[in-house]
Parts: sequence; structure tokens; C-alpha cells
Amino acid sequence: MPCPCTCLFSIQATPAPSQAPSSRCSKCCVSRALSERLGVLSRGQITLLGQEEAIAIDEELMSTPGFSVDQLMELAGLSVASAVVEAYPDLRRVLILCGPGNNGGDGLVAARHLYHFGYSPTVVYPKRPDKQLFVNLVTQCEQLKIPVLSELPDLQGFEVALDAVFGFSFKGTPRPPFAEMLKAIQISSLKVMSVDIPSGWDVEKGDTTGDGLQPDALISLTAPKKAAAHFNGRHFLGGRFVPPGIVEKYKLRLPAYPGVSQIVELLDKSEL
Ligand SMILES: NC(=O)C1=CN([C@@H]2O[C@H](COP(=O)(O)OP(=O)(O)OC[C@H]3O[C@@H](n4cnc5c(N)ncnc54)[C@H](O)[C@@H]3O)[C@@H](O)[C@H]2O)[C@@H](O)CC1
Ligand SMILES: [K+]
Repeated sequence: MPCPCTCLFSIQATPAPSQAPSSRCSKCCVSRALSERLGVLSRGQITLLGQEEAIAIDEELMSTPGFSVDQLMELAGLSVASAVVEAYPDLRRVLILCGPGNNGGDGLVAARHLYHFGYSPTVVYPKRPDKQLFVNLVTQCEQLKIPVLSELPDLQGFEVALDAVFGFSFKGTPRPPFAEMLKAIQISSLKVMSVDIPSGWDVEKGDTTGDGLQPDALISLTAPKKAAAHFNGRHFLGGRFVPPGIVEKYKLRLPAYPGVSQIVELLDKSEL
């Protein structure tokens, strides 16, 4: 029987006589037990970041360990693509909505990885920044013949919407053209996965205005944000790049990633 988490290992069919039957594979149980012993994770205590803290950690990642934004975005986008595959192994026509900031950049990177994973991504990118990073990401998509559109196409041709519109820098209520895009997705029959924050949600308080998306799944990056406490669907964590120095400085409590996976599914809501 496969383990219900993202680790791809199997649950032992017949546990040893001294062991209670487990709902997870031995590898997950081992990594969880180890992280609990090390104080990395205990129930109800996964860190939820506020908006300022998320921005501070982002800046710190790019200063102290000297990561470039390209590096972080590549790993973030790879985890996003991995989460799409995990959540929707059979739904391959994915519409990726990209916003004007780095959340949108994660969507562009995810589009490229999804293509290589055998998916059929289409990107909608209405506001394209001039920065070379984003220009390059669009070129890379176009080289793979991934359509990069400026407006929403007919949604009939798609099965999943990946919401990479707004991330942890979002404030207020969505402005055009994103407000209309989010509404159209919301009333469609598409499955929706949001990147880092469901777009339109207050980063800390959740969907306070009622204008936000209500996704089926969420992939938080680095650490979940406070808004995630108000989310009830499938919840993944990605962005497996946080060095111990930053974990210690911000007292981050994060789950262990299974094996070599880019994502970990947060199965127990009481951990948030
Ligand atoms: N260290 C990290 O945590 C990492 C974060 N990354 C991604 O970067 C994201 C944050 O990126 P950014 O700081 O660029 O911000 P966002 O991507 O959240 O968006 C900022 C953009 O949205 C616009 N905007 C804000 N509020 C708006 C509103 N009400 N209506 C219309 N437009 C609005 C701003 O003008 C700006 O152009 C994260 O959520 C995550 O997805 C990854 O790329 C890399 C690693
Ligand atoms: K988002």
C-alpha cells in the first residue's frame, strides 16, 4: 500500500510483531520521529509567518547565504510543479495564472517543469515586468512552445488552474485585470491550486473581503503564512532551501521533507 504522504515509499505490509500497524511508511515515521526529537517539529507548532516576517526571511536568504532570486525561484517553482503532479496526476491541462511579482515568476518556472513532467501548461501573464529574470522565464516557456497569453482563454480547454497571481506582498483588494481573472476562475469548474497564498487573501487574516480565490489545494513556500490557518484543502510545503542559520534566527519550526522530495504534505491541520 503506498504511503499517503508525498514520499513515494510503501507502508510495510506486515509490521514486525512489536510494531503497531502504521498509516505511514517507515521512512516518514522515521523522519518525523527524528525531527520531533531534534525539536524541529511538534504537534500544533509549525511556524506560520506574518507578512513582514516572510519579507524579512526572503531578504535574509538573498543577503546572508547569498542566494540569488533566480535560484530561489527555480527551487520554489520546481516544488510547485511537484505539488501539481502530486495533487493532479491525471489532470494535465493546466492553466497557470501569473501575477506581476515573484509569485508570478514561480508560476513561470512551474510551467517549464510541468512541460518536462509531461503536462500541457498554458500561461496567462497580463502584466509582464521588464526585469531580465522575467523576460528570460517567458522566453524559456516560449522556446518549449508553452503558450504565454495576455488574457484568459476559454476555460473549457483546461482541467486545473494554478494560481500564481499574488504572494506574500499582496495588499488590499485585487485590482484589474487580476480581479476579473480571479472571479472567472472561481466560478469555473477547474480544480485550483494556489502558490504560497490563495490570491486575494490577506496574507495574515485570510479571505477577509470575500474577493479571494477558494482553492482546492495550496503549496506554501519556505514556511506557511498565517493565512494558511484558514485554509482547509490539501496543503503542501515546498521551497526546500532554508539553511539552519535562518531556521535558528527566526525560530522556524518546519516539518521534515521525506526522502529527496521537493514537497511535504501537511496532513494534520492541528499542526498549524
Ligand atoms: N523566500 C521566499 O520565500 C521566496 C518567495 N518566492 C515567491 O515570491 C513571492 C513574493 O513575491 P513579491 O514580493 O514579488 O510579491 P507578490 O508576488 O506577492 O506580488 C507583488 C506584486 O503584486 C502587486 N500587487 C500587490 N497588491 C496588489 C493588489 N491589491 N492588486 C493588484 N496588484 C497588487 C504589486 O504591485 C507587485 O507588483 C512569494 O509569495 C513566493 O511566491 C519565490 O519566488 C522564491 C523564494
Ligand atoms: K497565489
